[in-house]
Amino acid sequence: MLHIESLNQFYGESHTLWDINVTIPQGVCLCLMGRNGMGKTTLLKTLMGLLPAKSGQILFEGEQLLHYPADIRPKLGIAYVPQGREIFPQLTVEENLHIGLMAGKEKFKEIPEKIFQLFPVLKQMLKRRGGDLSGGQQQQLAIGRALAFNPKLLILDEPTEGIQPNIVREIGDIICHLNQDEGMTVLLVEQKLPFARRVAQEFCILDKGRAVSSGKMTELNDDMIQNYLTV
Ligand SMILES: Nc1ncnc2c1ncn2[C@@H]1O[C@H](COP(=O)(O)OP(=O)(O)OP(=O)(O)O)[C@@H](O)[C@H]1O
Repeated sequence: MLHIESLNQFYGESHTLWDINVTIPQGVCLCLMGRNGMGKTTLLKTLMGLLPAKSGQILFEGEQLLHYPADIRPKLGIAYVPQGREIFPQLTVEENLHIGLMAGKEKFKEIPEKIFQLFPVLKQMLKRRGGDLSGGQQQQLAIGRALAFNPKLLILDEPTEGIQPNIVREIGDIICHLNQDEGMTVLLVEQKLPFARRVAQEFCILDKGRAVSSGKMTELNDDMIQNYLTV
């Protein structure tokens, strides 16, 4: 479904991503792993068209994404939950969800009931301002907003960062449900190993901007963890 090939990215003179190759088959949840500063967020932002690539290819269902401006991704069915959530704090929960709704291809008028089945708390808080929600609720809102247009590919950047354990568990349940029961393809950046092992079937490790190891999650061994993941 998603095929990243020989991708190179620079911040000015600084070469950040080096010849990255990653493939995510339809229906798979892949976890992008690596220590801080290794290029995970840069890869997601490049994929989303928020940073320019120097060279390479990003193919989504055969279409070359690098030719398109950022706002085409949702219309193709790609949803992105950035690191730090980036909800609109001054807008209500309902308004935040409507913004997600409008990003997609079809102009749904109603927020799908499914969003409230996944996150009942959002229904209770529809009229509250996003900024008044707890961190965990804001993350649920950010995921709900991303799901509002019924994407094919869901991209999440560290969805459990700074969130209390019970909401981390709920978010894990929801990712597993979307991926395993509904067949949604998921690309996840996650540093918490137990969470990554629980939700993802495949992994790719970035180290200093290079994809150094990838495979089935069951093949992630102690040497890889020691060399590339433990701090
Ligand atoms: N806007 C920027 N300008 C210049 N360099 C940047 C910028 N953003 C990130 N970098 C650098 O690019 C490298 C990769 O950063 P990136 O944020 O992609 O890593 P990461 O793996 O997502 O880390 P983290 O887990 O801390 O989010 C780092 O060396 C970082 O300092």
